[in-house]
Amino acid sequence: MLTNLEHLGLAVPDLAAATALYAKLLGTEPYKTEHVASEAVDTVFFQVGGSKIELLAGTSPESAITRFLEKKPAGIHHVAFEVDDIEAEMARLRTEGFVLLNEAPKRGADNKLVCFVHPKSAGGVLVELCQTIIADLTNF
Ligand SMILES: C[C@@H](C(=O)O)C(=O)SCCNC(=O)CCNC(=O)[C@H](O)C(C)(C)COP(=O)(O)OP(=O)(O)OC[C@H]1O[C@@H](n2cnc3c(N)ncnc32)[C@H](O)[C@@H]1OP(=O)(O)O
Ligand SMILES: [Co+2]
Repeated sequence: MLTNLEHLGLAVPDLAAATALYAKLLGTEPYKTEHVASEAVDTVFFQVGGSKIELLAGTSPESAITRFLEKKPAGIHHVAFEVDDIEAEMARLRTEGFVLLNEAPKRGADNKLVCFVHPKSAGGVLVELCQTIIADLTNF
């Protein structure tokens, strides 16, 4: 089940400038910055009520963000939904004919397992599913 609009991912060419702009716009400082090597992105997160803004800058020419900004202006890159069971949602979306961009959930930013849905199968919008990783406390 989709339970929340988890974040909006915004592609930006200059992370420092965009962070200053969004801090002013939202009237709050970011709560987290994180480099996600597997996606070749640097991220900055702002909390907005029950949802978040994720600023993304590419860190390599192959990064999805760098490629996106070669073709399109800075702005909304993806819409991310929180899910309670990512494997179940992936199976449901496959059955509905959506094209998933990863076979299995992978580690995203901010303590999430994520999966992307191809924009060509989702009305031109890149969709991300996110499930919060529950810490394994069995060793404590
Ligand atoms: C860390 C994290 C997190 O929250 O945890 C993140 O969000 S990481 C966020 C960054 N990571 C990702 O986005 C991973 C998933 N994305 C991808 O695998 C890729 O970016 C694809 C979406 C498959 C596009 O890659 P590809 O190499 O095919 O790019 P391409 O430039 O040839 O684009 C193919 C077609 O898709 C369109 N296209 C590309 N990116 C798009 C986007 N974000 N929204 C809507 N359409 C998009 C292009 O305009 C093009 O359309 P035309 O054919 O009409 O010209
Ligand atoms: Co994201």
